[in-house]
Amino acid sequence: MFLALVHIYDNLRLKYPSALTSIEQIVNNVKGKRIALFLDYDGTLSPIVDNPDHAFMSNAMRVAVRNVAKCFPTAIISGRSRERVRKFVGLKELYYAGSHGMDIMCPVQSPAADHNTEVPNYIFLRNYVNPTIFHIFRSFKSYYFI
Ligand SMILES: O=P(O)(O)OC[C@H]1O[C@H](O[C@H]2O[C@H](CO)[C@@H](O)[C@H](O)[C@H]2O)[C@H](O)[C@@H](O)[C@@H]1O
Repeated sequence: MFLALVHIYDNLRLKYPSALTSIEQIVNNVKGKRIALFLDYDGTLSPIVDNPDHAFMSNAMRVAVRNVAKCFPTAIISGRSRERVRKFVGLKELYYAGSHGMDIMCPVQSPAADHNTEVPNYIFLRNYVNPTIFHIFRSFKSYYFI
């Protein structure tokens, strides 16, 4: 079992090499393109710990995220509630998507010069997905959820 997992991991690393060893290739690929950064929270910005309420990110990580957000629009996407993950990260200049992207919030003030103030996904969620989910739940009124 362990060897099989190691094999799967090695294959994944071949298919998706570390960004740190591919910087030159990344720089070439993004020439002439706008960059946006999407980051996960648990296990990416914070370590995985037993108690989810104790999954704090370090200050060094917070400074790194703040600095990168000065250059590119930066978003945190999490399975957690948006408010919860925003509290953990504590940076006003980011986009936050909680509940696996169902709840999106724009930064109060965008620090990167070329930030696009309009978030089409947000508008899509507000105008289409939310009413659709509401409609689906209404039609399930007589069902029990377990
Ligand atoms: O999308 P993410 O930001 O990665 O959130 C996914 C889940 O993260 C949290 O659970 C995970 O991290 C916990 C703290 O380190 C750990 O105890 C747990 O085993 C992990 O699954 C969070 O508690 C969940 O609500 C998120 O869905």
